Amino acid sequence: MMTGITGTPGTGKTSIAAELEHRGYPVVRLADTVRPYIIEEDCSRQTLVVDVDRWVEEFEAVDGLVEGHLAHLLPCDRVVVLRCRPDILRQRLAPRNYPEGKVAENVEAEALDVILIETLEEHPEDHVFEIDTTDLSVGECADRIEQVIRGELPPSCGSIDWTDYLEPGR
Ligand SMILES: Nc1ncnc2c1ncn2[C@@H]1O[C@H](COP(=O)(O)OP(=O)(O)O)[C@@H](O)[C@H]1O
Repeated sequence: MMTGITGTPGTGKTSIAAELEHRGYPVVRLADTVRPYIIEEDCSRQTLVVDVDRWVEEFEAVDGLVEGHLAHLLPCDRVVVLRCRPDILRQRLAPRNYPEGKVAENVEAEALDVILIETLEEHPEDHVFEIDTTDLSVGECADRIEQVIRGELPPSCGSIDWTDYLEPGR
């Protein structure tokens, strides 16, 4: 079973996947597989432009977890979409020293459900598990994903509405 863990940057993919790896689950990180597919580096946005189609095409399926903001584009058996309330996401991104434009872009993407919408374009609703990390610890989020893996948590998506957190002026 391949389980994708996706979400806007700052929602907690890396931290939660590290916790799950610590608990014994095999984890593949987007960051470790994407290098050969980088087309260019957009320095102004501190962003790597990746040949996503080729990355998806050549990705070897794993029996375990795939973590990264493109994981939902893979043919996963189920996808966990991590969410974080936009004002808290902004706080989580602050230590990264991203340019303000990049922070605002991510906060807006989270408020507009961009990753969830992309996920639902690729996967049926009953394969999708949205987890709001805002008020949970990393360990509690890992617990939820373990429940997903064990089939103890029903699929869920679409109950989050963060349009009130859209930042003015954008
Ligand atoms: N419930 C939570 N789940 C995941 N990360 C959390 C949580 N609460 C706070 N954080 C913090 O938010 C940040 C998330 O960063 P990271 O794991 O790198 O996210 P991503 O890989 O999605 O960019 C970390 O500093 C982490 O400690």
